[in-house]
Amino acid sequence: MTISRSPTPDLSSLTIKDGGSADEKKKKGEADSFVRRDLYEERQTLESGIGVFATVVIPSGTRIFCEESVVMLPDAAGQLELYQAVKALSGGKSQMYWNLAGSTKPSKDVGWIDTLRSSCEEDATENFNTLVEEHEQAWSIYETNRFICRSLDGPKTSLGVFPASARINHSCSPNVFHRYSPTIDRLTVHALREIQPGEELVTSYIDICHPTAVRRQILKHWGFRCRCAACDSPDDEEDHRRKKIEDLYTKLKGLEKKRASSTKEKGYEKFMNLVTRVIKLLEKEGMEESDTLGVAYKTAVRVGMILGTTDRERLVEWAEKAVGIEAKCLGEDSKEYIAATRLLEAARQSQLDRMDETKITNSSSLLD
Ligand SMILES: C[S@@+](CC[C@H](N)C(=O)[O-])C[C@H]1O[C@@H](n2cnc3c(N)ncnc32)[C@H](O)[C@@H]1O
Repeated sequence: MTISRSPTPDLSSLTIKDGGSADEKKKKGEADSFVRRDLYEERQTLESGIGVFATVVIPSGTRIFCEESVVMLPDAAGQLELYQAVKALSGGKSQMYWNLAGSTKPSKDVGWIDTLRSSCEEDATENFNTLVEEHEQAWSIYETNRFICRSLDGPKTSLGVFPASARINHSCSPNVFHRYSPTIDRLTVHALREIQPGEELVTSYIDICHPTAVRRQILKHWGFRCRCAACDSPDDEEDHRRKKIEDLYTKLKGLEKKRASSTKEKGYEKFMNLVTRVIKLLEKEGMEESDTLGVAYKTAVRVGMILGTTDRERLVEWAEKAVGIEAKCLGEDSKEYIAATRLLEAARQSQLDRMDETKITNSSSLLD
């Protein structure tokens, strides 16, 4: 399998935020921010607001967005914290924020309004209503456009708004992949396959392993019904496979929890069995492009090595596939890619060790 590399474009004229020279940034361990406006344009669509459309052929693996957030808050933050953060934005960023789409309904929880009232002057009733509306609009924009941002070293999550990437609409059969990269503190968006001029760039806002009914339910948060091929003409077999993948993942998570809390090394065969089934189903489902399959390959290689699986060639093949997927979906500066390359090295080494073992066994039997 060939390992796809993200092309390294000339970004000099495309940087949208300049926080110092490239050398200074390297020293601080930061990446340049860029948005490849030479590859796409924003256009009004008939049914899904503004969308992002390719203007040229975009090769698979291209990093199209590498964007800093304008707002990033802990996931427990509410309307009041958000409003303060938005109010603190400088002119250009503030305009970018308020120009974004807001399509979620106002929250039923109104406790924050009482808190806001108690901090306001008594005779400011008229202004107060406007203030509440502004808070609601800021919150709706936040809920419509925020992406999950996981920290490097643990379960801590924040939610960030990245104004250029926020224009990308959803599809359950996406052609780009987005994820916040904590190593570079940017949201990256990569092409999952070659994209043709005129094609809309679409990402999945949700886990694409969910069956159609579940996807529909979750997408209600954004106030639309997805019209992609998988949603418009759901195929029972495909739904059954996605449901199976979801169930297997739930079982795997359960097993992992048990294993992590136990001192005994057990359950690995069961783990391997489950993850091999997940890989087969994902491959059958045509999800070779998804990071989900990359995670499954990496898990299988780790468990295979712990078990001392004799088929080392297969472990190397899976690790190579994981490296290819992570390079394409997340880029070579991502922690996922680095983990996959380390795993590949280990798998190759264990394959060599295995060859040595075979040689020794063969020669021993000859001497005997
Ligand atoms: C993150 S924004 C995407 C950009 C947005 N279309 C705009 O005009 O700025 C998410 C919102 O876009 C719309 N949207 C995204 N994907 C859609 C889809 N597949 N069908 C219909 N509307 C969609 C929904 O209103 C959703 O709440």
